[in-house]
Amino acid sequence: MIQVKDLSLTYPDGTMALKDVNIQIDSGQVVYITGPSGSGKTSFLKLLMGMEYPTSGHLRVLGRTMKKENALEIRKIRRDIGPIFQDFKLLKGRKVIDNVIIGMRFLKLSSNQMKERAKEALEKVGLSHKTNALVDNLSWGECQRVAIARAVARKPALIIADEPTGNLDKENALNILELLSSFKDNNTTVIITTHATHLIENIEDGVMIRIDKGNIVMERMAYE
Ligand SMILES: Nc1ncnc2c1ncn2[C@@H]1O[C@H](COP(=O)(O)OP(=O)(O)OP(=O)(O)O)[C@@H](O)[C@H]1O
Repeated sequence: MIQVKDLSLTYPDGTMALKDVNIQIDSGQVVYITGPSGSGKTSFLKLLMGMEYPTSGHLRVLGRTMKKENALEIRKIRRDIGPIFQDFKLLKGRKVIDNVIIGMRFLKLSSNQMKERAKEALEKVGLSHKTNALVDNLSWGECQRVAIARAVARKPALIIADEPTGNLDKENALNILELLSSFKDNNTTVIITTHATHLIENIEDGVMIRIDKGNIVMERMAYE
């Protein structure tokens, strides 16, 4: 699903965000990427989503090589990725269900199919009762669940969540990690970044990758 070989990313101002990273991520896994602030976690996710391109090395995501020359192809793989951004990127002034449906706009689905999928996703994240509420009136945690529902409703091969535990206390952070990891199945890999290493240290079912200063310093594969 994801192959990374000698991957480096240097930003135009000379900041080296990732250095010689090597890893393989198979399908149907939960992958936790941890590391201190500024270690390169978000940069890695941007490379996976084709929002940045490697400066050197080789990156293949969902069967496609991530390089500038393949920009058109890469647009297609974005349909198979469900991103959950730190700032959620919800449309203000719109209902919860509309925000979930909008995530499916480039999939070839009828409006009824989109509605059904949106309702199903909202149920999974425990927000059915807010289907027709305006997102403007939701709490931070509810907005996060709308963003998760929007990603999940696309039925993507890859769910990517950037720092979903950021603003949460321990209990709620663990709940969100549990919810996100519940979307893993044979065809869906879930990748989660968090700087809260202590939260995931005891989670046994998952791959853990620790990044520091752009290098992978620890990698623990999933327990059988
Ligand atoms: N567009 C950019 N231009 C230049 N430098 C950047 C850019 N984006 C990130 N960086 C730098 O690259 C390094 C890695 O940043 P990145 O956002 O990947 O870290 P992170 O591990 O996600 O941090 P955090 O946990 O704080 O979100 C940092 O030094 C950061 O300042």
